[in-house]
Amino acid sequence: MRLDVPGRALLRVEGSNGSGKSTLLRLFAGIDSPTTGRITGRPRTAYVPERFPAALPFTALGYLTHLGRVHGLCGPEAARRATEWLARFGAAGHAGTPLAKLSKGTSQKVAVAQALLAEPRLLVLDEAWTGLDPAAREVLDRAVAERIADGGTVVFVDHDPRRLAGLADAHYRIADGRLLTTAGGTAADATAAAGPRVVIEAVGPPGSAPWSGPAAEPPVRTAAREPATRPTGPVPGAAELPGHPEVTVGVDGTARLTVPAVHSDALLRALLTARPPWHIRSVIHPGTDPDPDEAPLP
Ligand SMILES: Nc1ncnc2c1ncn2[C@@H]1O[C@H](COP(=O)(O)OP(=O)(O)OP(=O)(O)O)[C@@H](O)[C@H]1O
Repeated sequence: MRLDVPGRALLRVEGSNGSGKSTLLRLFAGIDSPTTGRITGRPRTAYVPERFPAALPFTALGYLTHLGRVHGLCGPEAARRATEWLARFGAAGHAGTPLAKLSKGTSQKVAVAQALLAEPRLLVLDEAWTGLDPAAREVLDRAVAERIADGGTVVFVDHDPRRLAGLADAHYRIADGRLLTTAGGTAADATAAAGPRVVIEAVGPPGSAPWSGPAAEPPVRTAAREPATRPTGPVPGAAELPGHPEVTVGVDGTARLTVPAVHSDALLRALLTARPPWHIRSVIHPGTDPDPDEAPLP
């Protein structure tokens, strides 16, 4: 099995107690190494473990500043960000408190802050919301959105199905030692769905469509006052094309086929080798924003 982690994405990992979620996240975070298989191309990563080692001999601010330095920040910048994150989480008053004396929730705020102050490309959150008060949970929700808007990837586990509900680009479930998508597909399918998408604009001979054979309906004609292009929803049979493209057909008959980028070559081949072949007008790779700091985790 191969699992790619795309940039600018939110990935959710689910599973029952003891199924192996934390184990998978520890592999993502580089805390553990796989006994078989391999992980390559690790981006700058920060991790909030399920259990925070609260007995370390630091104050909250001292610990965060230390971790900032470990993440490569200079001392003053590490201290600045540490102070800022304590304030964002409403814990500025505990800056000088030893870790061992913090309440469970404040200790969790420190655990989350140490990961966020590094502004990682890959943020791994293992039940990071647990123990936080509602205001701090909202701060963490916003921080997750900021990481993704900045081009990063966030992988998280949480037993509350309402956590970031509807926002994940891909859902994985671990069951019986296997990693599945919650929709029942493979991890590779979900990876493709979460990654960048390509739009292919193509025109076929009148009355033909490669996904439904030569007897296909001609494109729908619309009145002049209607929009130039209107979505038709999935075209019957289009799901049989490589990458299961979403299809819209314009009034001029141009089809716009949107697929995960990993399937675009196969889809182009299918269009070009259809009988008769389709004319490709354009291939659009929207929003590709390569980051030299970032690489996929196969
Ligand atoms: N693929 C694996 N190979 C070897 N050991 C595993 C694997 N997956 C899980 N384990 C072992 O199973 C135990 C439970 O795993 P883990 O803590 O990852 O579960 P979890 O899904 O995070 O559970 P919980 O929801 O209770 O936090 C651990 O001792 C772990 O070492």
